[in-house]
Amino acid sequence: MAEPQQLQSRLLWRIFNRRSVTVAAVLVRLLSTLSLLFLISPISESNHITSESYYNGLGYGDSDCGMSSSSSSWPKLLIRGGTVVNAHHQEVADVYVEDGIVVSVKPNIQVHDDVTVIDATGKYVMPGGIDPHTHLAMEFMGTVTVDDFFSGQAAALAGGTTMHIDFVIPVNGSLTAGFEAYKVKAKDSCMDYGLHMAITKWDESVARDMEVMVKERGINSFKFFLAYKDALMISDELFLQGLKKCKSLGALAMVHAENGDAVAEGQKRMMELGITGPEGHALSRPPELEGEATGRAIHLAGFVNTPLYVVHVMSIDALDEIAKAKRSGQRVIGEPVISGLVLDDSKLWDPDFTTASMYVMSPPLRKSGHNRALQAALTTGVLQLVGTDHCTFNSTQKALGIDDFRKIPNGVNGIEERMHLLWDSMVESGMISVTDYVRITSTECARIFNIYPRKGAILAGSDADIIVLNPNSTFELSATSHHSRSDTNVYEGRTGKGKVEVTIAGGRVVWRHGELNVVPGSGRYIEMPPFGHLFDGIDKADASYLSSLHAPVKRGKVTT
Ligand SMILES: NC(=O)NCCC(=O)O
Ligand SMILES: [Zn+2]
Repeated sequence: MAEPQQLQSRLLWRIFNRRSVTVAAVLVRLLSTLSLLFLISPISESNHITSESYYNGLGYGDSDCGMSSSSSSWPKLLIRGGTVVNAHHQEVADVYVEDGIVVSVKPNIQVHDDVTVIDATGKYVMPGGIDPHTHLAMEFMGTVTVDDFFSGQAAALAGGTTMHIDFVIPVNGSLTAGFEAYKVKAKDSCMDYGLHMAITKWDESVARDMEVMVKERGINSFKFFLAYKDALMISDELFLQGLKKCKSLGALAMVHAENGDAVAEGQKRMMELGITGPEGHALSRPPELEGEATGRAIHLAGFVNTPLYVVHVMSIDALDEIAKAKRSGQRVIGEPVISGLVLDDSKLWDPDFTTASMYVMSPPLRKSGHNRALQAALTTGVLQLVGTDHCTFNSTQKALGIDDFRKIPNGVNGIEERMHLLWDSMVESGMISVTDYVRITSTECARIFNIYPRKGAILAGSDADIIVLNPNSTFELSATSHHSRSDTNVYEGRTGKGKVEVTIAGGRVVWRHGELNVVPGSGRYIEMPPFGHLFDGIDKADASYLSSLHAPVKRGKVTT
């Protein structure tokens, strides 16, 4: 039978999922306060939901950069008899976890009765997924995404993802104000998260703040938008300044690569043709515009000699630019997202606006064929990891663009579905191995953002972020059963093989038997240090560039 506090958290989940976060949060905080005051909150070995963790999450305990950081009693866990998979190796073994950390990975670990045992015989035990690209509680296109740091993360945990990296959007161009705002947004986190930061304007204060973010706030990546004209877009001139600054700080430059000027022209053209519906979105920003901007961004990063991370690669056009750069030895990472891998643009032509508008995202979903090419690029290593760009709006928000596709808030769901869809479409189909799956869903992200092997591995000393996947079980995706607050799901009705049966996040069992057991405030902010492995050797390449110049040429005085 469930402990009283486990019941409290299930109740919590249900309340939160009914889209009344504020009221519920106040209620639960009140409950926690009362139970502390009257000391009626027994803390048993197996009971991980404590008022203490609750309070730490609210900023009363240890904290990194003022972000939430909880520490309380963890259960001791043994995951027995599964196939433990890391990116480099797989073996049948037990995994023993204490205090939220993996203590030991080896066969036949013997434990005492106080340890919770999870039988994983015949199943895969893998590092929890890390989603490198999400937008929770984001203000965008005149509205706010429906999933916040609590509901989005709860959905992620139910789907086997145990960490995500979200994008701080500056407030009026101010990075500090943006960071502070995200501190508040993230206070109810129920799983670990990191932050990238968008750069939406350029001046001396932005350059100074980038330094503060990297040196004091745990941010090691900055995103530049070459699209969203008159909103987030920056010019090539500013992009170059940003690339230089990133390089000097050891921070990874990220780019949203679409030609924003040409997109604006394409949108005008569609409106003039009377194409005002969701299909106009895809028609106004064809793959060529993504290819052009991807190539341009790569060339500018090459000119500065700094690594580049291209977010949401959606087309063969962009893929070809990345492949070409890689062939020439340039350090470019391409991130496809799950929607681009398994969907195509056909639904944008659906006669029902609600259905069609669900699929509006940028860069847009492409014609069938692009998705297969992106999957193949993951198989061959041209693309290295998979994100979601989870950015959810419900159907009433999408209806803001009922008469004009330019006003449909851009974004689709995926944080809960990524792990299942990738397993089914790529492992189950034989395109990649199980170790590759771990690499592209978790390890590669941890390595790129410099948090490996704390994250992205099941090794002694790693955080106990672990999933148990049953390859013989099946899943079905639907808005009626998902944990996102969105009233729609772009994967509605999809079924497949391979089911995440258990999710352990930070050493706590948060998803088992189809039930979520999550606590607002238990998620930690994970600082990501600069100068990750992508920066190794950059100084040497700079030195050889300088010596290749054979300049300045020393010339004698010109005599007249
Ligand atoms: N991708 C999308 O459509 N929405 C989120 C914002 C972005 O990443 O461009
Ligand atoms: Zn995005």
